[in-house]
Amino acid sequence: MSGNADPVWPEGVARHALDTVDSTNAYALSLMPGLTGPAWVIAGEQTAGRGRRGRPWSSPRGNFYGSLVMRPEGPPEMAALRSFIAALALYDACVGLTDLPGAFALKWPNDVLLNGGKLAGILLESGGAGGRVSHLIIGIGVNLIGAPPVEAVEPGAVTPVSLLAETGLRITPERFLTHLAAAFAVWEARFQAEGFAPIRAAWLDRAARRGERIRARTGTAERHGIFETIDDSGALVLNIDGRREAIPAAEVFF
Ligand SMILES: O=C(O)CCCC[C@@H]1SC[C@@H]2NC(=O)N[C@@H]21
Repeated sequence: MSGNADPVWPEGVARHALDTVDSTNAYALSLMPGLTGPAWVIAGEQTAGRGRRGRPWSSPRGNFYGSLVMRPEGPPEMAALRSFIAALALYDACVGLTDLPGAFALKWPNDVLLNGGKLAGILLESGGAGGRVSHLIIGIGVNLIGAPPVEAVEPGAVTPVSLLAETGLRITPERFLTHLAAAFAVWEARFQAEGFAPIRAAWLDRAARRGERIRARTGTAERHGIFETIDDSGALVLNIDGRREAIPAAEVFF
């Protein structure tokens, strides 16, 4: 493990630690009326954790369940790019805690892989009207000590793994949050100052299966192609029989 000291908690960011909650995303939303700046919520367990595409997120004690709630400036497309910031922050937190940069990779749109298995997922939820985003909630689940069995995930999906089983390291959710919040603040500041370009480049540097043939499922349709890049909007760009196609939302299979 890294001998470096844990990072300092970012200034101006609130921290709420709960024992049990239905969903940290739901709790984060309830903070909105009194919110004066960004706030992180973590919980020891969730009784109704939610994953992407309406799936449940199994949430036993020992793993990380956290949500960041904020009032982002700018249009919805810009708010959505925070999923890449969150993925980079997750990557940095994992590397900072393990010193194993080669073991982690990012899977489009926003999973973190460890030794090729799914370690963490991100669920973005937002609200607003008239082209304005009133709030953004970035929910993050990390399998610190345990992962669901492979039978619990959809056939063809990446196998879930835990940090403990893959590395032998036992990290507490509180310590993980300190690393994650600090890393998120760094990438968020970069995004504010320089826009999406450096975020995109850093994400691509850490991307899994770039240059390889992958499968993207969009609703009922499936596209097969070479994973070339992501574009300025964060869309997946596949080379399908020599033609480039940008896919804004999909489930990716390797
Ligand atoms: O499906 C995914 O990959 C995303 C999973 C996101 C789970 C996290 S756990 C903390 C936060 N609260 C929730 O109810 N969901 C997110």
